[in-house]
Amino acid sequence: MNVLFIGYGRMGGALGNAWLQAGLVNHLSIVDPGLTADAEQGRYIRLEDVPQHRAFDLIVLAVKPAYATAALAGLTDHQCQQATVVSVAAGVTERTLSNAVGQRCPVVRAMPNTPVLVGAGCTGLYATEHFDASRQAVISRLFEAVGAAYWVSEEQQLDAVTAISGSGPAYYHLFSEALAEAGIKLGLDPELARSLAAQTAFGAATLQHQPHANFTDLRVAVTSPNGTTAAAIDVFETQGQLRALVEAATGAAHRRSVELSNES
Ligand SMILES: NC(=O)C1=CN([C@@H]2O[C@H](COP(=O)(O)OP(=O)(O)OC[C@H]3O[C@@H](n4cnc5c(N)ncnc54)[C@H](OP(=O)(O)O)[C@@H]3O)[C@@H](O)[C@H]2O)C=CC1
Ligand SMILES: O=C(O)[C@@H]1CCC=N1
Repeated sequence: MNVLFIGYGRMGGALGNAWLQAGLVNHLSIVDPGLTADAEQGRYIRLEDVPQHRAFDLIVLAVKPAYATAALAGLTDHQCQQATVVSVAAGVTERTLSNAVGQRCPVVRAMPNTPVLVGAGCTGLYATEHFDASRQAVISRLFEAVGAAYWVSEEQQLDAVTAISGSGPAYYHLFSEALAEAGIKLGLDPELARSLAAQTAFGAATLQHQPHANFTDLRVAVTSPNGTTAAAIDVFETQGQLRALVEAATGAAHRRSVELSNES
């Protein structure tokens, strides 16, 4: 597969490197002003520098949402004639993207997350109902190579996917930061506190990932009556505080995703 990346930062780079390593991509071209240009290696500073007659099977848009439409503007007919455009830009709608490519090729929106870096990503995918089934299978295969992939039938659902799994790794990292800091305050060496937080997150996530795992059962299994966990959970759950906080935080992420869609 002949692939062009427009934007090769954290997300673009993670996907491109993983697909290359998995042998899913034969030839990778990259446009990113932050890279050193080397046409031999398929690296370009500007889209205008990419050979105009090269046809791509896949064009991945991975720039910040504010730059998304402008970044697609210079694509030539040859470059997009057989391509599927996959955009990971949060909140930039399928219609905006299709207009930006002049309706010359189908557009898929993807909302991956940073664990794609370690093959444990989670990606929400959306395309219009007219999207070709064989192309859909190719896109599924690409994102399944870096974790789990789920298609949603309504574009608006991507705002919720963004609020839960797109931004979600940051929530877990924030909790680990807080847990490690609490460990230090309880007298642990900082490195040990960090290791305990990370290994506990890994172990809990592995348990949650088992087939048919039930989050409540897993929590109850740790919680002895009148024991230490119950003492902590009582604090987290006082007047539903934790759930209210999570609902408010994910609501804010969701609202921001909708705002970005309205701005795009
Ligand atoms: N990080 C995440 O967890 C996730 C990010 N996303 C989405 O991925 C997109 C990229 O985010 P992320 O990778 O974190 O951001 P980065 O800033 O790491 O990467 C964006 C890259 O695009 C480059 N760039 C800017 N303008 C252009 C252009 N016109 N043509 C080509 N390249 C350009 C930037 O270069 P320079 O820095 O020099 O401007 C940068 O290297 C965003 O739209 C975001 O919503 C989606 C899911 C998760
Ligand atoms: O924070 C953001 O806007 C992007 C989208 C999801 C994760 N990072």
